[in-house]
Amino acid sequence: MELQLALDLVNIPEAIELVKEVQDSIDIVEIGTPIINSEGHAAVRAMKNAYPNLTVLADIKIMDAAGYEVSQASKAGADIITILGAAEDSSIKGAVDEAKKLGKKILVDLIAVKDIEKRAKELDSFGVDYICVHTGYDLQAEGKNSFEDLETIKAVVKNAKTAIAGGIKLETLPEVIKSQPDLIIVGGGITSKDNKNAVAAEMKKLIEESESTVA
Ligand SMILES: O=C(CO)[C@H](O)[C@H](O)COP(=O)(O)O
Repeated sequence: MELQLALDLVNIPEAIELVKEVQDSIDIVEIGTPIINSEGHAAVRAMKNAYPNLTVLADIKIMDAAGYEVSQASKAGADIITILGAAEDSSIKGAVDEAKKLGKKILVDLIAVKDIEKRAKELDSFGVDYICVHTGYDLQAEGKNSFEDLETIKAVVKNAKTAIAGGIKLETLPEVIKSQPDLIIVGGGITSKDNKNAVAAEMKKLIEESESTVA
């Protein structure tokens, strides 16, 4: 199980500073959609330049022109690039083909997909690397989460890695860990805390402990 830190509500210098604090506790750093929307791929480039050994995910939530979008994010230094599960099958396949050519990975975000089980099966057959259940900020505000959806995709996804995002906190992490996703994505659960490194380190510890129990 890997831990991904999502950076959403910061600018480029703040993002780089924040990662300095928590880099030993995380496996992947995500340049979130809000940063990319306001600062563009410069944010991805700056993060990769600052931490060349860290896996960088560009959360660009592709919906169209997928091959081209993947090539641009890859050029900026992204190792993993996101596409929406609601995109056309041809877009998903285009993203996968381009990523394979460039040695990158594709994470599909199931945000707003209604039939999670059916779409996850289809996506799995297209050769994507990660399939992620995600409760976005707007549904988090209504008290929703993706814990049940994670169980649903775990039951049908056979090839891709499974991931979960959306409002995960230190207090709710044990429930997520129970379902054993391959990737756990946490934003505000770390970035909103005063001692970010202590929270990230505790999360990493809980993940590692659960793995030694399973093994
Ligand atoms: O993709 C996102 C929003 O669309 C966020 O990066 C993701 O939801 C993780 O952040 P948080 O833990 O704060 O919900």
